[in-house]
Amino acid sequence: MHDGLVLDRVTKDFAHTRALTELSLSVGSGELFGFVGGNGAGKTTAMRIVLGVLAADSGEVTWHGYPLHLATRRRIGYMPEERGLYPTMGVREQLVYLAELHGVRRRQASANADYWLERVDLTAQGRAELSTLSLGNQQRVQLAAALVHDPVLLVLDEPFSGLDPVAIDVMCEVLREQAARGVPVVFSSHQLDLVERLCDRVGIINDGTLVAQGTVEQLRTGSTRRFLVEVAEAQTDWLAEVPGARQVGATDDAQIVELAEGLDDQELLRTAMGAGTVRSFAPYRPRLAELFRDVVDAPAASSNGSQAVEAERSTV
Ligand SMILES: Nc1ncnc2c1ncn2[C@@H]1O[C@H](COP(=O)(O)OP(=O)(O)OP(=O)(O)O)[C@@H](O)[C@H]1O
Repeated sequence: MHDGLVLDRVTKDFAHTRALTELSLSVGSGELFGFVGGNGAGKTTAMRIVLGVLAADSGEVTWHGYPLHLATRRRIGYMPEERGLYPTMGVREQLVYLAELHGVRRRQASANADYWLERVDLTAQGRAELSTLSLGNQQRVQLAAALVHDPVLLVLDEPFSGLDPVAIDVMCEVLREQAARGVPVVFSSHQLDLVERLCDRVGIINDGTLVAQGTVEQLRTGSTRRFLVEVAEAQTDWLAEVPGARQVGATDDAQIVELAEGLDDQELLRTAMGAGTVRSFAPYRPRLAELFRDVVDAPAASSNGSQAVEAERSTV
C-alpha cells in the first residue's frame, strides 16, 4: 500500500486528443511534488481527474491505498487554473461559505477565514467584493479558499502565475508549511526555478506521458553522459581526438561535453589531460529548465513513458 496520492496508469481521451497516456505518479504524505510540462501537456487534465471533475478512461487514482471517493475529494484543497470563485460575493463571506461547503462548522469556518485572510495579507479587504480586487489579490484569495477547510491534500494548478514576489514568498511558505504538517502537495508550474527550489520531487509530463519523475537531485545527476570539462592552456580542438564526444555548451570556464552511449568517460579525461591542465572534470548537472527542454525536445524519450518512469530519472 502506498501512503498519499497515487495515479496508476491513468489514460484520458477527449474527442480528437489523447490527453493522458498511462500516467503514473505518486505524492506521499508531507511531500511537495512539482508537476511540469509544456502547454497542453496534460497537467490540468490529470488534476481534474484527481478532483473527480473528469473521469479517467482507464487507470486508477488512490488515496492511502484505496480508490479516492467523494468524502476524501471534499477534503482536497484545489486551486483550479480558471479560478472559480464568486466575483460579486464578499471576500470573507465566500471563504466562510466555502469552508462550510466542505463540512467545516460555522464558528470554525469564520476563524479559518480570518486566519487565512491574515496570512495572505488581505484582512483589510475582507468585506470587499472579490471582483474589485486586483488579479494578484484575487489569486491570494484563491489560495485562502484552497486552505480554508483544512485540506488533507492540496492540488494547485499554476498557483504562482500572476503573483508578485511577496505573494510568491507567501505561497512558498504556505506550501512548505502544509507539507510539514503531512499534507501531500502537488502543484503545476511553468516557473521551473521555483519548482527546483521548492519541490521534494518533480514529474515532467510531455504530450500526456510522464517522461521523468524523481527528486530534483536525481533528475539533475541522471544525465551522466554529459561532463563539465575545464582544460587550461588546451591545444585547440582537443575534443576532436575523442570519437563520439562533442561539445554541447559552455560555461564561463568550462566546456559541456556529451559522450555517445557506451563510450568511456575516462578516455575523455585522459585525452583532456594530454591536451592541457585539467582544472575540473565532473558529471554535468543541468538546471531543471535545461532538463525540461531536453526531455520535451526528445521524441524518443517521450514515446516510452513507463520506461522513463521506472528509471526514476531523466532519459536525456
Ligand atoms: N474539455 C476538453 N475537450 C477537449 N480537449 C481537451 C479538453 N481539456 C483539455 N483538452 C486537451 O487535452 C490536452 C491536455 O490539456 P491540459 O489542459 O490538461 O494541459 P496543461 O498541461 O494543463 O496545459 P497548460 O500548461 O497550457 O495549462 C490538450 O491537448 C487540450 O487541448
